[in-house]
Amino acid sequence: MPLAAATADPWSAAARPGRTGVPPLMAAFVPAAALPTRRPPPVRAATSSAPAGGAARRRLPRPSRCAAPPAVAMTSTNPPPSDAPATAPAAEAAAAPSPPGAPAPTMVRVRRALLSVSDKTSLVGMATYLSENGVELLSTGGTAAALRAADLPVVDVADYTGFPEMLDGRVKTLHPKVHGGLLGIRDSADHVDAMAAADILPIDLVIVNLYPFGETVARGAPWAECVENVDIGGPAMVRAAAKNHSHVTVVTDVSQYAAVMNELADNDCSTGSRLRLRLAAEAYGAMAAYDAAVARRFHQQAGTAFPPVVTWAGALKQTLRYGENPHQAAAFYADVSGGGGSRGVASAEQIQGKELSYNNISDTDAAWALAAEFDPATDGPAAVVVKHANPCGVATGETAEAAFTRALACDPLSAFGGIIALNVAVDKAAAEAIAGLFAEVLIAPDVSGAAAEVLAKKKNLRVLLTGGLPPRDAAAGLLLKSVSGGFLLQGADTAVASSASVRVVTKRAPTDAEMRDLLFANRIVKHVKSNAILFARDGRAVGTGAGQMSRVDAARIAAWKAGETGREAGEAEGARTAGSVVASDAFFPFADGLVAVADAGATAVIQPGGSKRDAEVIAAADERGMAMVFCDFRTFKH
Ligand SMILES: NC(=O)c1ncn([C@@H]2O[C@H](COP(=O)(O)O)[C@@H](O)[C@H]2O)c1NC=O
Repeated sequence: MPLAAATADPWSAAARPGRTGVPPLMAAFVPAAALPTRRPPPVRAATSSAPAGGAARRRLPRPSRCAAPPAVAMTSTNPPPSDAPATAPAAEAAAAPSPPGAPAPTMVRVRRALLSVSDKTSLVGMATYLSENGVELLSTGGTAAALRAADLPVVDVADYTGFPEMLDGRVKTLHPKVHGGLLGIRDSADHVDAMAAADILPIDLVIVNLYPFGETVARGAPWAECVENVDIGGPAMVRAAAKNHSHVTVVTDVSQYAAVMNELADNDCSTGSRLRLRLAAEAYGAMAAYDAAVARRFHQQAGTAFPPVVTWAGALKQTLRYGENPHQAAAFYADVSGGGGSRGVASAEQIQGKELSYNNISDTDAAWALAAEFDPATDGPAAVVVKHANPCGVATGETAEAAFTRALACDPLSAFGGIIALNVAVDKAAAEAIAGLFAEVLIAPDVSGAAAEVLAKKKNLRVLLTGGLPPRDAAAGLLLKSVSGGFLLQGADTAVASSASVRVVTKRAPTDAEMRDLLFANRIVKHVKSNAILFARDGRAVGTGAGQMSRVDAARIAAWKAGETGREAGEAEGARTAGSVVASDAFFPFADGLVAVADAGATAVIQPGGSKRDAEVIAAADERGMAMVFCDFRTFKH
């Protein structure tokens, strides 16, 4: 079906402003003062079925009488990529009340829409709604085919421009008749003249989502396929429409469909300036996120670790009640630029419990990172309890329940109100053990059905499921930390010691059992805030000194804490640390720290080495018959 010819179109020479007055359809382009100035009502949930079919150019009903728009799934897969949460930013925004004293929105009538989408979720529902309310549909190849299959009248962009889609789809919409229709200023006589002279029709609504670049990269597609999935025409249209938001509405995500349909339904097929501006802002954000993902992959291909300009993009996952403290505002974003990795806190599914808080998320991340250190295939089940970002319980065990029970026994006092992480699925026995502790969050790859029933009784316990462990590869992403006026980037700390990699520096070498515990302790201590000293024994942490300004204090606190906890558990004095091993996150600058752990009963130590006084420290260990190994890497955590 050809688009209405320019002479028959409201945008004909006869209808140009400043020439013949304002024709009926030009009402869409006159200032708000000339239009009914009702505020856009809040967005309603889209619940009912599609409006009954009817004449193609039937007007949108008035809000008081109109049927609600059809239900539209509020999810999208493109963009953001698969790990990112689906959000409904525009819907939320439109639902927000206008600030007091805000001017009434300027309304723009939608008569022609261009639809070009890779993610065709809810496309037919949205297009049907537009078509049934008299909006002309203009569309690209695959999108037009989908609309035609649904018996919707649609004009191919190629027919409108007179140019076929070419170069394997690299050129479809990159044409002045498209971009002129998006960028022309409707109340500029010069623009109107130029458009009419070139047979350019105004496009009032653009619905575009982009080639799934993030998903293509995430599934490890070859480089050439990644490049082919860089969308060019889509972003060009989105940017043009967003720039011209005074006249054009731009939709870049399926989650925005409901808000736009509600707006149209409530405003006689017009959109208000407030929604258009918000959608334009979201469009630029979406394009920036897309470009960030493209730049990241291109830099990876070019081998650039730290590019001259780095871009990072996040998709709002949830606003939080407050930040680290109640007087700090906060929100939680998922990384959608390809740097966030997978199977982490941001992509986990919360299956029960209250809303996560800022500190919950931060502590859960710490707990999950430590639990994920342990590979179920080689280490067996492992459980972690975290408080204030430091582990207060870590253990492996034959079963998930055993690992948790042993982890809890490390420091039951501190574990109260903690965050629990497991590296294996939670079964019923583990769930029953966990249910005995007051905890804020449980994070695990999965839960069994029976475990879910047990946990459901703990209504306040937030349960997060990650669907598995993060991949164990070196490309674990970058860590970002903000500083005043900037941010620091570094690679994730993936260093792991093995019995083959460590160097025995004392006269006595560790026994096999000591070596196992040394390597276990070394993997934990890198998750403890510096200065960190950790006692461990039999696959369990038994005493931790965290976040101290001097290493000797960390050693003394770790020993004291182990003693206190043992005493409270009714154990013999010093039983926990007798025969234990110790990991230090950095070298001992003096022998005093080593002497402190030896006095507590530790028999073996793992540390990076590298102190000017290594010789003194080694001598102190030898004097006490201790075994000490150097792992040659430091694991500070600040
Ligand atoms: N090259 C172009 O002119 C162009 N114009 C629109 N696209 C994209 O093509 C996709 C839709 O294609 P189709 O309608 O054929 O399924 C959309 O994701 C849209 O962003 C283009 N493709 C890539 O750049």
